[in-house]
Amino acid sequence: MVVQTASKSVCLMTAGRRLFNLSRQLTRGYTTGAWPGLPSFVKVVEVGPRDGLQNEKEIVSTETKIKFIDLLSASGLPVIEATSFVSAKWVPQMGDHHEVLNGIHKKSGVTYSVLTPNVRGFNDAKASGASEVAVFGAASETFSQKNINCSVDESISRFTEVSQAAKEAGIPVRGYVSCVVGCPYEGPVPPQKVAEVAKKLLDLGCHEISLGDTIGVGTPASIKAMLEEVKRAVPVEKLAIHCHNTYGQALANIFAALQMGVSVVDSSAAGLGGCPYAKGATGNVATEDVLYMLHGLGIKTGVDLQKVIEAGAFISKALGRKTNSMVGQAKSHL
Ligand SMILES: CC(C)(COP(=O)([O-])OP(=O)([O-])OC[C@H]1O[C@@H](n2cnc3c(N)ncnc32)[C@H](O)[C@@H]1OP(=O)([O-])[O-])[C@@H](O)C(=O)NCCC(=O)NCCSC(=O)C[C@@](C)(O)CC(=O)[O-]
Repeated sequence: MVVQTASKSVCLMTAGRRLFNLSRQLTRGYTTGAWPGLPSFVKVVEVGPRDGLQNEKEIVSTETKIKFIDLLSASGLPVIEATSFVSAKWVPQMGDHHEVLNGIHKKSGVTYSVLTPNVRGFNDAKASGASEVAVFGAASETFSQKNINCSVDESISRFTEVSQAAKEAGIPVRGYVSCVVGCPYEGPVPPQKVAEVAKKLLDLGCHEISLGDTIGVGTPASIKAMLEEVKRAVPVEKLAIHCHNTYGQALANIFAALQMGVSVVDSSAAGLGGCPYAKGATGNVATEDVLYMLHGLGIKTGVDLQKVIEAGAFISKALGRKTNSMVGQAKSHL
C-alpha cells in the first residue's frame, strides 16, 4: 500500500516534469535547424475569418469576427483573408463584409484580403477599403457551376474584368484554383487541367495562385504530381498551397509542397472551415499546426505561435466547440 502510494507520487512527479519539459519544448517549437531543400521563410496566409467561418450554420456576430481578426493581427500574420464580397443569399455568413472590414483595427504591414467573384463584388470591396482581393476559380466544371454559378471559361472572363478594374485601382489580385486534386462531384482532377486554369489566372494578372485541395483528398504523391505539372506553367514563387484536412493529410501535403519549392501556405486558425459547395469537406489545416511544423523545421514565418493559439482558442470558445488544431489541443493540457 505504502509502496503503491510512493510509486504513484513518483509517477505524478515524473508526469509533471514531462509535461513541463513538453511545454518548454513546445514554446521553443522543437527547432532543430533548417531542413535541406526547404525554403528558409514561409508566408502564412490566414484564411480562418473567411474560409473558416463561411461554412458555419449559425451566424457568428460581427463583433466576434472583428475580435478574432484583431487577435490574429496581433500574432504577426502577414496576410489575413477577412471576408468575402459574395451574394449574401448564397453565403449568409459573409453578409457583414463591409462592417467587418471597417470594424477591424488594421495593423500596418498586414494585408487584409477579401474574396470577390465578379466586378460587383470588387466594386463593393473597393468601396469598403479592401487592400487586396482574390478571385476564385476551379479546375472542375461542376464545382465551378455549383460554387459560382458559371463555367470555368465564364469565370475567367469575370476574373479578367475584376483584374482590369483592380489594376486601375492599384489593388493586387490573388487567384484561387479549387479542386486541384479531387472534386466532390467529378472525382479525380487531371493535373493538366489545374495547370491550365492556374496559367490563365497568372496571365490575367494574379500575383499569386493558391492551389486548393478543397475536399482534402490529396496525398503527398498526388500533390507532387499536380505541382510538377503546374510548375511547368506558373513560376513556383507565385504558387501557394491551400490544404483541407479531411483525410488528415494536410501537413504531409504541405511538407511535400515545401519540398517542391512552394513557400506560401494558406491555413485557418483552430482548423476552422469547409466549403458550402463541397459537402463532407472538413476544415482547413490549422494555422497552429502549420506554424509548429514550420518552426520545428527551422523555417521562419514572423508569426507568434502562442498568439495564434490564443486566437484559435477565442474563436473555438465563441463557436462552442473544441479546437481542431492538434497543437491547440496539446497546449491546453500543458
Ligand atoms: C458568384 C455569385 C455572386 C454569382 O451569383 P449569380 O446568382 O450567378 O449572379 P447573378 O449575376 O445572376 O446575380 C444574382 C444576384 O446576386 C447578386 N450578386 C451578384 N454578384 C454579387 C456579389 N459579388 N455580391 C453580392 N451580390 C451579388 C446580384 O445583384 C443578384 O441579386 P438579386 O437581383 O437576385 O437581388 C454567387 O454564385 C455567389 O455568391 N456564390 C458564392 C461563392 C462562395 O462564396 N463560395 C465559397 C467560397 S470558394 C471556396 O470556399 C474555395 C476556396 C477559395 O476557399 C479555395 C478552396 O478551398 O479550394
